[in-house]
Amino acid sequence: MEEAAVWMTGPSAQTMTGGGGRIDAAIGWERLWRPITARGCDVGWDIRGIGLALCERLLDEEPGLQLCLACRNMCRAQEARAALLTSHPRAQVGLLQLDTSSVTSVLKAAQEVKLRYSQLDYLYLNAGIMPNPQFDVKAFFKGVFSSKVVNMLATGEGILTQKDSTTADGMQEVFATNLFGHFLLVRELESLLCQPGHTSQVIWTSSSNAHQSAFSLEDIQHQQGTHPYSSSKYATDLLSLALNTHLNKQGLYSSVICPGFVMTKLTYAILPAFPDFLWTLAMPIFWFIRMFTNTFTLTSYNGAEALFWLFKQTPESLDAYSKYHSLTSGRGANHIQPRKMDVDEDTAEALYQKLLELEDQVRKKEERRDNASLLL
Ligand SMILES: NC(=O)C1=CN([C@@H]2O[C@H](COP(=O)(O)OP(=O)(O)OC[C@H]3O[C@@H](n4cnc5c(N)ncnc54)[C@H](OP(=O)(O)O)[C@@H]3O)[C@@H](O)[C@H]2O)C=CC1
Ligand SMILES: CC(C)=CCC[C@@H](C)[C@H]1CC[C@H]2C3=C(CC[C@]12C)[C@@]1(C)CCC(=O)C[C@@H]1CC3
Repeated sequence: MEEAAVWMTGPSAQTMTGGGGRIDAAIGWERLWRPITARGCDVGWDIRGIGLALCERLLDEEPGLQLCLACRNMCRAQEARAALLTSHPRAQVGLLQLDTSSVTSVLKAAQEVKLRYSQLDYLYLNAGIMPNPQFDVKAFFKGVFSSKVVNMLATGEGILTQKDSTTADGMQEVFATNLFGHFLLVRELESLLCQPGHTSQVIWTSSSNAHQSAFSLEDIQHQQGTHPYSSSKYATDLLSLALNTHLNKQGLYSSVICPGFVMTKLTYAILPAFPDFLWTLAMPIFWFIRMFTNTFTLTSYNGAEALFWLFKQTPESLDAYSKYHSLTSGRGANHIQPRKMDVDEDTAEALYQKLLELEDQVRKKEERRDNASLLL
């Protein structure tokens, strides 16, 4: 058994098909897109997600680091691994199949991790979705000419809604993917994270879009509303606080970060009708906006700044009530800013208890399913 330094969900290379030669114009402009050199599963253009950018930064810092990438799509996972090994031949990069929206997959992946490793130092919980985003163009232009413009551009508040769906386990998909799957994983891996005389870090990719107004303890899965993403990210902030309350004494420290606004598969989907050349034309506008709000980090490299920074901190020095923001100045310099979160211990504890109840229910369901398949 090995000691894994870093374990990460959702770091695969993203591929965007189509686009033709026009995307070429963006190459070199902060390296938003890169052509896929070793053609693998998809043919198209590679846009790195924040997770993969973090892996590269971690390996730049410690080339011999032991990484394990947990991805739902093994084809993309292999592409990500190949890219990492090309730039860092000494790296040890393991792969694991994991779909955070599926209880069975999470339990199976956790079992596999427990077989492979005896201890985890870092667990990055980065997988996230924002399905069927609806961009309110009218509200956007109204916001641009109001005093709320900076807040709107920094958080996306008031201009985005999503249409959620249900998973095979009967849960809301955004809740299951962004929050519950990760929660179950932490619970399953507690024994590897909480080792005597050892500290570990659990690091969540949250968002500035985490709004208290989108979240309700009566509807933690956000079945009723139209802001499931925002609700799941606010729940992430609460859960991180609760994990600290319950597990700090056992050596587990949880933190949340916000990567800022980064151009990735997730954000491109917000304006799918936008042709590639318009995104390219929008870049100077984004750089201009960056002069007024340093939350426009734009590249995955910049967005990963806070995740990377946390890797170098002693866990005991971190503040459980702060979210660590990646920020990029108008001149392109990166820095970190801790900002107090809008969370309280009672709500965090109430959510934690509800998640434990749900965990109990899904485990019983899994047991019944396993028993039924044994009988067959
Ligand atoms: N981009 C931005 O501006 C911001 C992003 N964030 C957060 O950053 C994180 C990373 O997003 P980003 O890099 O932007 O977007 P990407 O879409 O590029 O990355 C998301 C990653 O999550 C993985 N993923 C999605 N669903 C699942 C699942 N069910 N099981 C396992 N993995 C899954 C994706 O895998 P696959 O390759 O299979 O699709 C992908 O690797 C997310 O949590 C997002 O909410 C927060 C604030 C702003
Ligand atoms: C000129 C032009 C095309 C403007 C449109 C800009 C918007 C698409 C972005 C402005 C702020 C962005 C933002 C997000 C998505 C895209 C914007 C609304 C997020 C909501 C994406 C997911 C997050 O977690 C937080 C981001 C905050 C900022």
